[in-house]
Amino acid sequence: MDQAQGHAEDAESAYDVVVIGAGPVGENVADRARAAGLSAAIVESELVGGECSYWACMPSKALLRPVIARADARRVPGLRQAVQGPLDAAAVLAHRDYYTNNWKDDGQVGWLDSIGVRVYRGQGRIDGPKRVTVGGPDGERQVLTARHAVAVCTGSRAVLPDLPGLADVRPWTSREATSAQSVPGRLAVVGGGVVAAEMATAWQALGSRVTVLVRGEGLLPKMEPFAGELVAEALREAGAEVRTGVSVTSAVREGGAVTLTLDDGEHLEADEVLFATGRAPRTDDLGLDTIGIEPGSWLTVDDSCRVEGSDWLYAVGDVNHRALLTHQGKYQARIAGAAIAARAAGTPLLETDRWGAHAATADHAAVPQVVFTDPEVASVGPTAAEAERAGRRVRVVDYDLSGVAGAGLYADGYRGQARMLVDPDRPVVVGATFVGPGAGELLQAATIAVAGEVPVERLWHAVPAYPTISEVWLRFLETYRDGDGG
Ligand SMILES: Cc1cc2nc3c(=O)[nH]c(=O)nc-3n(C[C@H](O)[C@H](O)[C@H](O)COP(=O)(O)OP(=O)(O)OC[C@H]3O[C@@H](n4cnc5c(N)ncnc54)[C@H](O)[C@@H]3O)c2cc1C
Ligand SMILES: NC(=O)c1ccc[n+]([C@@H]2O[C@H](COP(=O)([O-])OP(=O)(O)OC[C@H]3O[C@@H](n4cnc5c(N)ncnc54)[C@H](O)[C@@H]3O)[C@@H](O)[C@H]2O)c1
Repeated sequence: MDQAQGHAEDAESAYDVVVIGAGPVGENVADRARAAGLSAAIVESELVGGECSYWACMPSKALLRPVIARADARRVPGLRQAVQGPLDAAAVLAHRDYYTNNWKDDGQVGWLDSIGVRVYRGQGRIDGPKRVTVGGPDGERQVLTARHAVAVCTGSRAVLPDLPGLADVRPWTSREATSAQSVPGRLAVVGGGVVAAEMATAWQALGSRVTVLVRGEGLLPKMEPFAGELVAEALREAGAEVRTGVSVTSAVREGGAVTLTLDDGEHLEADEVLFATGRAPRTDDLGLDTIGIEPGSWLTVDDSCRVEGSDWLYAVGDVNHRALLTHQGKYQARIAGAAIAARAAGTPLLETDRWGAHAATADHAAVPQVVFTDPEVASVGPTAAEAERAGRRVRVVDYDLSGVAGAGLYADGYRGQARMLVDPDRPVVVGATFVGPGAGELLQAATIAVAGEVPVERLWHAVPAYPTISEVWLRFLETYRDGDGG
């Protein structure tokens, strides 16, 4: 539609859409805007590709893939003996480096170039309505104006607890845990969420002696309780220590080692300590004060990802705190891109109803997540406890995943558990959780059932192939029917 005016060194350039933050989400907003015929610029202060490509999804999954593959192979009779040795840690780290492109972003910059999205390097800051300044590395400043929309896609960063002297300890956050170049002898992991569970799994298998310090009752507290229980059990069997109900009260580094003091009075020594204690929005140095929004806050948006109270500002991905997951942020990006384009074209009415083209409805109803631990955890929709807290009536259908023929063939002594939640009033599936080897690949069927609001009666006709682990769907339906009295 519009041409970019001028070059990078110009004082001011105008675009239809200006995106701040070139993580997976920002890239997708720019791509969708461009696909709709709008001009788009994107501002990035670090690496194009964002946290996901360099310090989160890609490196963590590259570290975990050999761990899970070895664990799976060790459960297959006839193959077990061939995979008894330790992992080749140097090769695993090199494989991880390959997946991060050695922390270089030329490939992703090339893709943005190829689709006509202009990349600006530097810190993007909002400077009043529809204006963004870019502070370059040498102190130069450029001004970008947006004709239609500014999309904030600046993601999140790890938060550290407020412990005295913690900076001197040089703690790991998710960044170091995914990019370390050597295996620490002893690794303490503080936290019980997804990052803690995945990174404890990876580093224990790579040769560290891992101790996980969980403040609450167990691992993965946002998922069904059996998920955290099975993952903790497997971590312990792998040699890690998992301690619950314990908090760190202080940390010091002396002579190379870190000593943590715990609230039960005990001390724990480690070579490195990872704090996997949650995320904060990257909105503190974003110029939000120039438009009356509190710096450092998560940005609250409507279902088209437009910031409440604004007609030009969008916030997409982690920064809006709806679902801190790459695939869900990219989904939001597709919705936001379509909404920006429709509004730019003057479309009188957007499709913002439930499941409409301009409403990120799945954020409320069908967020899928796979935790790449051993066993894997895969979930979509609310947990039973969340449904109860929300006052929703659900029927809980549990099934021991080891009871299906495909599970036994997949792994000797298969251990796993599955749960389906049904809204009995409609009746449709509203959520599911699978824990067990290979569980991640079971999830998309559940996501389709939830997002599609497929009636349980119709699911009887979606016949799972024999002998796959997906036969758990048949067992779910039988258990549900039997619970109804047949
Ligand atoms: C260890 C770990 C593993 C994870 N694994 C998974 C996984 O397996 N699957 C999954 O779905 N999710 C995973 N996640 C979550 C996932 O990483 C995030 O949900 C995803 O990165 C969010 O994408 P985003 O584009 O919103 O933000 P980010 O990826 O954080 O990108 C934001 C970008 O904005 C840039 N930026 C910030 N402020 C400015 C500014 N003012 N000016 C210019 N640029 C700026 C940043 O440099 C960054 O490049 C993981 C997270 C962690 C920590
Ligand atoms: N495979 C995946 O999909 C994947 C992998 C990693 C991360 N992620 C996403 O990234 C986000 C961040 O993950 P995360 O694990 O860092 O955050 P999280 O919020 O999931 O977990 C943080 C945990 O740390 C605990 N905690 C907070 N402060 C603490 C303290 N001072 N001491 C002890 N414990 C403390 C919290 O109780 C919580 O259980 C999540 O939303 C997650 O979904 C996804």
